[in-house]
Amino acid sequence: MSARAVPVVVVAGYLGAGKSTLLNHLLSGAGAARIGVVVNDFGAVNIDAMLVSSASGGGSVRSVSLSNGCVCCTVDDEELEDVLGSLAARGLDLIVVEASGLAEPAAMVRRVVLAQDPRIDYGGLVYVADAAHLAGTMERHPSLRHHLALADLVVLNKIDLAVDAEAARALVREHAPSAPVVGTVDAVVPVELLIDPEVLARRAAQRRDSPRQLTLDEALREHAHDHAHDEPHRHLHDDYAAVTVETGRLDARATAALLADPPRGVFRAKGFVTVADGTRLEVHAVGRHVRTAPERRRRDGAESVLVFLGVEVDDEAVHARVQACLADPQAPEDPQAVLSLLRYSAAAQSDSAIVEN
Ligand SMILES: Nc1nc2c(ncn2[C@@H]2O[C@H](COP(=O)(O)OP(=O)(O)OP(=O)(O)O)[C@@H](O)[C@H]2O)c(=O)[nH]1
Repeated sequence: MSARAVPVVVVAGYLGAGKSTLLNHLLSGAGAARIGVVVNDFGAVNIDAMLVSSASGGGSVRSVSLSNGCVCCTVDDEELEDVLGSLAARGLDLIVVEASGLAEPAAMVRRVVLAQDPRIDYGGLVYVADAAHLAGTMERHPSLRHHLALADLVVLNKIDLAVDAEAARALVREHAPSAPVVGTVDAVVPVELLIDPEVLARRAAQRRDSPRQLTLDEALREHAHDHAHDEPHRHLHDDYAAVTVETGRLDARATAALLADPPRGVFRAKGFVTVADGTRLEVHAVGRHVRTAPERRRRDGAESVLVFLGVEVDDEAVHARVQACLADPQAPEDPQAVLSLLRYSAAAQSDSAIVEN
């Protein structure tokens, strides 16, 4: 796993669905976490970049705007990788690439997945859909069904405007049957889905330990937060779930299959796994994209620990799926089994990228 690598999340969605609104929410809702954004827009005036900058207050955010056209067709792989790498080098916790409303998400995702820079890692395709207009937009643009099918997480936004939000959700499910779907107003998704809760807590502690004058933006945010206590808190997410399973040695093939086809509602999975032959690995999955690496530091405690993060995740179903992966101590040793997880390592992935090129 490239645990130290910065996750790069691609945000896509049709024009006006709420991509910039999502970015603004992440920037304002992630506390002291450090987020880098890459935005692009057609045309000379980079409106998206301006929107994002005004929301961030500039504090912990690095933003790069690529205004020379659509990032999926005019910026070459190396240029994008350079931008992402240089952002990652600044100690960020998350990089968000906002594809313009007309961009082809498959091309963007491919570039991030195949990027060789060890400082970055694919963090998933978040597809923002407008619940009020999805059916009509899909009728006019049938190719959108392919975009939805690629999504690792669907943000079904503008629920407040939808006449029939359930029909919109059913339409999403039809085209993205395995992706978790979170219904939102103003794209308020749980930030913990995209940034590890430990990272959020660590950044908050760092901020507390270094008292300094608040920027105006931060002061306003704290003020708004104080006032929000009597009201339903818009940052509380009943849907968000983190399920931790501690268990014994796992069967490598079954674990690989579990990670590549995670339980319903799961957006990310991560943890440490000891497989039947004793190999200890770190594992990480976003949607159906799996990464593994040798365990960097020997741990105490359970032989395998997996954490699943998502929306509307069924705790019992997750436990059952993991328990079904337990290695059978009586089974004859299969030296090939571990390869089913090792093929997701960075080295194996770069080999396959070379073959593909
Ligand atoms: N009522 C309502 N309006 C929303 C919601 N989310 C976003 N909007 C508004 O919808 C408009 C479009 O939102 P953006 O975030 O700019 O959409 P976008 O996907 O970035 O748009 P493009 O950059 O044109 O592709 C803005 O005026 C937002 O304020 C929502 O949940 N409900």
